[in-house]
Amino acid sequence: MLREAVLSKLFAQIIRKCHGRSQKPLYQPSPMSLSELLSFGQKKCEKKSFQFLNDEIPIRLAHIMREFEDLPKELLTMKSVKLVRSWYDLSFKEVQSFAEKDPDDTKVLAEFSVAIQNILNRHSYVVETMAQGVIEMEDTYGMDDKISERIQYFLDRFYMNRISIRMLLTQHAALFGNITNHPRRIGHIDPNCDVIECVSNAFKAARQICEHYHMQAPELDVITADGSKLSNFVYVPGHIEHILFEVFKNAMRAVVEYHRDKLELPKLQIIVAKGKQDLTIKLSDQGGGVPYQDQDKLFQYMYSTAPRPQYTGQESPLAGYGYGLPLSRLYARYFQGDLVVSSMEGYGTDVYLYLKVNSSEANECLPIYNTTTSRMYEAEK
Ligand SMILES: CS(=O)(=O)N1CCC(Oc2ccc(-c3c(C(=O)NC[C@H]4CC[C@H](C(=O)O)CC4)noc3-c3cc(Cl)c(O)cc3O)cc2)CC1
Repeated sequence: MLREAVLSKLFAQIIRKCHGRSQKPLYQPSPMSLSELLSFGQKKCEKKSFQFLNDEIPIRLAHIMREFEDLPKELLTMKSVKLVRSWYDLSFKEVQSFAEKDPDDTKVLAEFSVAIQNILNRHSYVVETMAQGVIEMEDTYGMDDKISERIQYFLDRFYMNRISIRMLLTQHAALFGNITNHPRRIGHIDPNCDVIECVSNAFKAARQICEHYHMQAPELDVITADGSKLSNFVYVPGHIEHILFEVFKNAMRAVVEYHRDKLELPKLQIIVAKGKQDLTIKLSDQGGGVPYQDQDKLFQYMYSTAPRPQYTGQESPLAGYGYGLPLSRLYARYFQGDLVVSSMEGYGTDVYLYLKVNSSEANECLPIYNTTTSRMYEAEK
């Protein structure tokens, strides 16, 4: 009952309007820095992790569940969106069932780990199912710029919320579950993340797809800027590889298509530079580039659904029809970094991945639902 009370009180706090003054909600998510997540994991206290997640996960779920309610009604009535909301409702209730349980009881901790794995599994296909819901809405009601903007705003916040919840849950599962981890890593965090290894892993994965479908793929040159000491960099290798895999796919697709009738493809180039604040990975290609006026489209969820591929079986699997670039930018922004595309039509494209060098500055970027948020959905109703 407590969690129900928390949720209704949270909603009341969140949406309370006091004579135009917005009351700071009592239950705000608590962003963690990479440094805090690392030291929390190094202490390896399952009880403390259970207690933190028991408080934090319902709050992060509640904030995004409340934001769902502001979505265009047309979208909310779609079967796939209703299915995603039912997953969130169920997962919220599952976590709240541990609210009053004893953190000193090892049986409770074991049950909690099972519940976490169930939640992670249940939400495995949220991205694809939401994409299906957007397509269902477009097919039923059509699409206009206003709805498209509101969906873009929501999905950026929805997927950032999902990234943050999965980060906390997979950390707990990796630290306290029976998963054998990479020897050096604390959960999914590497205190000495090898960026060049991440580049190599992502490049090989993208090249394999490219060669399988196009029978060829561009090679890669990797340069480390003078004076860049890449050691002791704390990060989540999986996030870097996810981002680089997407941008390598886009670069390879552009190069192969732009030079389709040539025997030799121009190489891709990676430059890695580490300064006092940023570790930057720049990927450059000679794939012909994107017109300036089209560059924003690359980050639009609707772009990857609007010009929907006529699946003739001819479509290159390098085509990022899975929200690759917008999601990659969210992963980069999650720990205060960014992903920037700079293209020269007629020549090629540079992509900059900015990552925070100082793990205590790499704070989670969390969407918080408040009256400002709700006004974003009311605008131009
Ligand atoms: C939302 S998503 O993540 O799912 N996803 C985003 C990605 C998109 O696929 C791609 C891939 C490559 C390119 C591309 C071209 C190119 O193709 N130019 C020629 C057309 C430029 C547009 C033009 C038009 O927009 O109509 C019609 C010609 N040139 O340079 C790049 C390029 C892009 C990125 Cl982002 C990069 O990192 C590196 C690159 O070299 C465009 C689109 C699927 C959807």
